[in-house]
Amino acid sequence: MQVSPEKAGRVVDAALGYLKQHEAPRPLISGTSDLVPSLISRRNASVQRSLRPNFKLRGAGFSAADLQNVYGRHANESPFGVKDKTIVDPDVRISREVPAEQVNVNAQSGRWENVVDGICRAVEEEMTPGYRVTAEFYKALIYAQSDHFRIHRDTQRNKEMFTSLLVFLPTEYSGGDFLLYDGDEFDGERFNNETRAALESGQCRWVAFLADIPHRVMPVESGHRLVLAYNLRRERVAVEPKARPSPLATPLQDLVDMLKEHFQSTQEDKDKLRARRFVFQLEHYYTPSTVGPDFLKGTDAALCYLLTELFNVSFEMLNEGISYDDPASYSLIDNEKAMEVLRIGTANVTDEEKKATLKEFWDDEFLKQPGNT
Ligand SMILES: O=C(O)CCC(=O)C(=O)O
Ligand SMILES: [Fe+2]
Repeated sequence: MQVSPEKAGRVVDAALGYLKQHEAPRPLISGTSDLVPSLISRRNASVQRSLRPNFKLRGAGFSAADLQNVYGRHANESPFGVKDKTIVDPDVRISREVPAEQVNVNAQSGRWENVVDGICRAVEEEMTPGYRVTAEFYKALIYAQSDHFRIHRDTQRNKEMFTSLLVFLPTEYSGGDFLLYDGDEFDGERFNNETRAALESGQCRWVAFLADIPHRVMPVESGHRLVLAYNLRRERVAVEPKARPSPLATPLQDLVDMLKEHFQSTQEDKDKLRARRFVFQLEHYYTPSTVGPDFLKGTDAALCYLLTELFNVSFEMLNEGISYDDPASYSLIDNEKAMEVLRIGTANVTDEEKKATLKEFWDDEFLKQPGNT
């Protein structure tokens, strides 16, 4: 007998919930650092401006006058990325920044690189086992009163980049909460309370999160908010991931049994596509150059690892047809076309070009974007 869509939905949800909670690499981690760096900005080899923490002040604060000076005279307006372009739009983002090439980050009483390396090791262990992670300093950001950054996802500039690391430095400010929209994993109130407590006691606070998780910075109400932004890259080092505990946990065994039942019952199906496939929609975003098993993130990675042992897993783009009453229907987009569709999603293309590529997938009543599968 064929597996009903209701049962399939229930079993898949339970298995994904289990993987997320028990097996999937974490989508974000955070922590604190006692070491506080100085920022020394250089242009043409001469020191231009420095932001040094004053350890005599409570909370190792950076001086408000220095921050204002760098903000007003030495930092550029922050642009943001739209597809492959960057633009400045105060409605979306207001902050100032100093690019990595113009600033050295050093700590007086220790090596700042060691702090960043330690974070990379924690990211390896908790967010992407089997990979080597390295950090690339990207920019220093300064927010003054009413500066903010609306909800966005970070642009993945190359295929190794997968996580963003932000380090909040101990300056005095109010407002400016950082929020991540990742379902239940991120508790915004708790995170921002912990951040305030860390900064007030003179520590840095850091957060590393998968770059495609939507996030925002609420308007700063007073003072200056100082942030170091890094891109984290990863490179696969281990082919064999950790051995899976056996027997399988019930929700995972249920998924395996349900899939076997599906493939058995559809073997004789005249509709070949239906007979050979069971579709899982990926949870995360992937760029044209990051489609495949080596680039999976979070629950997507854990699910692929589970299924690969027992089934033939492939990555294909499908066009999803949704109607109110029936289960969704899918049609395969061939590989060449799929690359084009992915490109349209990440490159800066005109509406006409987009329409020309996507038109064949739109049905008459609803205009839909094909999703990754
Ligand atoms: O300032 C922050 O906390 C976030 C900055 C950010 O999201 C970005 O630069 O993409
Ligand atoms: Fe961001």
